[in-house]
Amino acid sequence: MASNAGAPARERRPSTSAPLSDLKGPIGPAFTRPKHKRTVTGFGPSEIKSVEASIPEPQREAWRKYTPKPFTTPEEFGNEAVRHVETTLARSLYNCDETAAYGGTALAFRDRLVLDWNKTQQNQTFADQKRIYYLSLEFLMGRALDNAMLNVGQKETATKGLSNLGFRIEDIISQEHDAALGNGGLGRLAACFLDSMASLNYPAWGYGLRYRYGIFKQEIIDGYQVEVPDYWLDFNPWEFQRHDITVDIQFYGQVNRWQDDEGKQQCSWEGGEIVQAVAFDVPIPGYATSTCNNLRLWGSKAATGEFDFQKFNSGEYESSVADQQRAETISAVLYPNDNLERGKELRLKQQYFWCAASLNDIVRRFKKTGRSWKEFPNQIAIQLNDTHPTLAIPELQRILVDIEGLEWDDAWSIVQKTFGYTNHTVLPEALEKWSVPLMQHLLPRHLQIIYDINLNFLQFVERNFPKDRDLLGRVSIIEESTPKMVRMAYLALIGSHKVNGVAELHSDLIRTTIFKDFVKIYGPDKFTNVTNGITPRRWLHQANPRLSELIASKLDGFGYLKDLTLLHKLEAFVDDKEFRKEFREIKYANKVKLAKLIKDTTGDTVNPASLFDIQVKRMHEYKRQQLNIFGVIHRYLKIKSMSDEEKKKLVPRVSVFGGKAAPGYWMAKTVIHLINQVGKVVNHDKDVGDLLKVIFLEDYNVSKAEIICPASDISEHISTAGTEASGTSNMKFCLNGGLIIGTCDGANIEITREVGEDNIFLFGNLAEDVEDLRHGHLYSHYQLDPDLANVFDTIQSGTFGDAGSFSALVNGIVEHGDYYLVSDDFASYIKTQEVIDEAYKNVEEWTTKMILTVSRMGFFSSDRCIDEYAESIWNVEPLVPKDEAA
Ligand SMILES: Cc1ncc(COP(=O)(O)O)c(C=O)c1O
Repeated sequence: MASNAGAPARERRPSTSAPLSDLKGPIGPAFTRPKHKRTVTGFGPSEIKSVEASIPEPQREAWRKYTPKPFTTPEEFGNEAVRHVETTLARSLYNCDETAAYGGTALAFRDRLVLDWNKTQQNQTFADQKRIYYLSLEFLMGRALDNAMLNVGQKETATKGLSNLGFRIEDIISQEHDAALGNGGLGRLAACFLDSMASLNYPAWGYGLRYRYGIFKQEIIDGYQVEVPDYWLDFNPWEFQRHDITVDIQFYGQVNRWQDDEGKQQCSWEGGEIVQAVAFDVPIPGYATSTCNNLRLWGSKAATGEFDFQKFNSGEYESSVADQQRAETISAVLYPNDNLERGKELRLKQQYFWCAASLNDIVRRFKKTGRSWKEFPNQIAIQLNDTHPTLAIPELQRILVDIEGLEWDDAWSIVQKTFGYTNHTVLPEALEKWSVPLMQHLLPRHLQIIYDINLNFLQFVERNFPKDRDLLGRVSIIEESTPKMVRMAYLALIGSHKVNGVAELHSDLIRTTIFKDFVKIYGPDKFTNVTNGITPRRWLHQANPRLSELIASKLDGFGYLKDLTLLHKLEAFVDDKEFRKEFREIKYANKVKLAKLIKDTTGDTVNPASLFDIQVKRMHEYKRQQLNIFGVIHRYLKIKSMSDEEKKKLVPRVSVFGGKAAPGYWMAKTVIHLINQVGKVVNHDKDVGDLLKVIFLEDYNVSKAEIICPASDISEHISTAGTEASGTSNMKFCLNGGLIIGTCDGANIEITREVGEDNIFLFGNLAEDVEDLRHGHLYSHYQLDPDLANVFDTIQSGTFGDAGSFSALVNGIVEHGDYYLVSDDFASYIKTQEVIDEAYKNVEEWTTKMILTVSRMGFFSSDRCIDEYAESIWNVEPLVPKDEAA
């Protein structure tokens, strides 16, 4: 048996407040329940059953009687909400403002969820079947209350109850802070997946970090982005701190190696620093089911106690809390970078802290079932959302070999069968690498394990491809640079049994570019595609209730929210006059709502009858907001040169932008500044009037997206071909009857296949041509598009303020190779925008396009994704609550 000295896993014993799945004692002496004294020290499935059986019937009956019943009427809901306002929040009628009413409402719903949550966790423990663990460093959850109301089917009840108390439900919902624990698509995908896994009754847990500050709040001051902290935890009724579920996590230190009496190599990781991980649990309710899964977020705390009393007593007040502060820093901030890897030590610490705590938790739960290690992959599927959790691979290997004493090869076989890895990008700057010296310093034992994994892998490659010496260098986990680097994507790939991309084009690209050599080594079957999806509950039913109602009225109810493919039946109503009229009215009403948000936040008035053209997403050069704003300037110049007669024929347009730039991403911030400067000029130009408005909506987040997505006529998904892995907002806009202007990139391609080429506006160069075009820019004479040159002249003339502010943006295209092919795609972009202007004038045709688009979006449900993952990667079955089984 290997020594476990220095093992970071010094867990505390769970007690009553843990969910039942955690209340399973260690494998060991059988649990005997002392008469009349109930001590809850932890149970396995059989122990829970025997304890329950041993409780006398009268006590069981009393328990059942006293168990709170979920509210079902406005009065019962009102009772619960007021009780919480009075007793939990200590407020009363005279000082119950909207914030307090939100608190009471949220707590009433939380109580409801907890009853389902406890039951679900108990059922999953009893069933003892394979579970999914979804490891994601980001969960962009947004608000929880509206989602909880709709998923448990009690929004009407709450609406009436709140109205009796004098509150409007919309006002109450809007009191909630977004849980913005993510940057963009990757984090929101994780949130949609949690919703789908619960709705489809999969036994699944999410594991993440409980950042004290989510992504920063964005303010626009004088046209510039300013970042301010997001204090989202000020009041968060949705989490439960599990004081008793803690894991000690080790960093730094050194590794001792020796041979035991049998000559076997042993290893121990000693010394260093210990930080404590504390569990915070968030209930994840499924839609129209009582399944309520768990999201466990880890917070960090000093392992040594609150602060150093010795120092405090001797007057060193500040350093007495220093340990505490240093430890808490680990879970303090979400790194605000999207598709950029920066290699900071704190980030690596975050990754290990979260992976080690989660793995410890998963292993502990598994050990309580008493199964043999061989069965680990039959009971547990762990999905890595991008490379951020890759350290879970060497961590599991370490636990199995160093602590549990398994042979290396047996352990490695378990590891590979357990993990699946989702790749989210082929952008070189986003592929994670960690320097070997940093890893050596922070995680010395893990580095050794990574080297051993690499050695075994390279020996395997050498045996199979003896003549290809270069191959070894290309596929090695260690990059032979100065300093040497650990390539996390390779480690993730080698340690997983399946690797998937997130849209067909992207999955093809990873097979033919970054992982080409690995396809040769492992064969094609290791690689698969799962095209991303979105939850229709949040992105249609919650965000666009009127459209959801209208669809339900045509499809015999809301069943389509659980089987989105039923939407195809809407096509039968495409010629139904009443339906078409109502569809248009709903779109218009959603635009009115967005116009109000614009007015409230920017002060600008926009006409809802205009064509709403929207681009909201993280600000990044590859997403090409610069192409959009250059197009807007081109439009502005055209309007300025038009006669009054020509102007009358033009469709008025509102160009809406939104999105955050990473604080250190200067070029993305320059684009935000340019958009605001253009808006300042255009929106006040009398020659233009309503024909063009340019809006930058600050602080784009999930709750704003819920207002924005239903209000678009056109949304822009215009990344340079081959750069956007999937995109998911494209699906959200289409599901709400917005059409797309887009490149042949990411999921746009599959959206086109589903909705038909007539219902999407594609433009631009194809991914296969990008490399040649880039090469051409560098080595042959570079010809700028003439319309774009005109736009640049206008910028450089100072029309939009100091031209110097934008010179790097312009020069990046004119002089430095135009890496993102803005000029190459400009003409076709402008032409396509003109096609859109014409198409929009034909109201009837446009209506047909909208309806057909919605009715053909069935494929893009995240439920479909989860079923695909479950079948082709996880091999997990749903666990339907007994009373819901068909
Ligand atoms: C707040 C937020 N940010 C980013 C995204 C991802 O957008 P995209 O797929 O356009 O990159 C979404 C998707 O809905 C979102 O809600």
